[in-house]
Amino acid sequence: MPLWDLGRRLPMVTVDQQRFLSPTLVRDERSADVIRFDKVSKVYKRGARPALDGVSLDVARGEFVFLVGASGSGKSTFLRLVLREEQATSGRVWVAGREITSLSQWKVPRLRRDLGVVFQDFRLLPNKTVFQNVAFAQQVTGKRRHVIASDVPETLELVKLTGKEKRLPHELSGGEQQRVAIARAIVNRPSILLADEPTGNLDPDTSAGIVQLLERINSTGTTVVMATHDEVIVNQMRKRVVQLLDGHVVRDEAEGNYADLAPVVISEDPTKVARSGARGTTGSPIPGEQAREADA
Ligand SMILES: Nc1ncnc2c1ncn2[C@@H]1O[C@H](COP(=O)(O)OP(=O)(O)OP(=O)(O)O)[C@@H](O)[C@H]1O
Repeated sequence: MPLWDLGRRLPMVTVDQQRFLSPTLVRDERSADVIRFDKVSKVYKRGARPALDGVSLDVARGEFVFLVGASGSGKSTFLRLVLREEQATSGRVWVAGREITSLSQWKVPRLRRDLGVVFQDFRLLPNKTVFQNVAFAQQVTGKRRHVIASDVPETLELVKLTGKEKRLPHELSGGEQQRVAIARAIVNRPSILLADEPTGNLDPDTSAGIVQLLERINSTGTTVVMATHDEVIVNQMRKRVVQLLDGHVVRDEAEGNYADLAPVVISEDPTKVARSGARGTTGSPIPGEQAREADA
């Protein structure tokens, strides 16, 4: 089956059919949210301000979510907790149908097979060709040679790099290098793609192309969570926007802007923060004096 015809939204299955599906597929079918944070806090150093402070957030299968907020607001920490590069200090985290808060270390590689990651600085292997960089992601998960021979060209075609398979990273433009990184992130067909400032090193036109590619990947059913400072892109895309401020979720809008102009409504209940047009899926407490826009 072609890679991008696969579709990740499984049809509803009967109990009888479930017996013939792998436990992974059955588990995923039952879970609408692919990422769930329940009152999650992360303190890196004892006594330091929490990088995340009581964050509750659900991301549904197939969503495209922008994480925005000033530098140091906790965006990368959120992504690192999803990847289990860091562990929550308190609260619970579910990813791709599993609770990962207390997941044994030896199960983390299996979790990461459901996750693709893209970074601002591309992180390609400098001495490997485009093909080898993408193939490497399959080799480490034990994919057979014939699978790699078919999946890598198909993925390179999707990211529009056909014909550049033999180039080394330094022979590519920044945008092309990021396309290789994206190909590497998706070649194993993860259900979730995390992108931490993927356009941070790129010019506006190239950035727009990268985000269009992420949108295309999202349209095949892959959930995309992208941390960004790119105001133009967020305002153009009109996707869900979650804004962090000092480790708190202060805004969660279905078709949001980069900078929210709506006034903050602080309810009598200190556990609730709302803005006009907010999705209302979060109830992270923030102190009243912190109810300001970091990036306004
Ligand atoms: N490994 C670490 N050890 C100690 N403190 C850390 C560590 N990583 C992040 N922090 C702190 O946690 C807070 C949140 O950082 P984080 O990197 O998540 O923010 P961010 O929103 O991604 O910022 P940026 O937009 O600059 O990437 C900051 O105060 C930061 O200094």
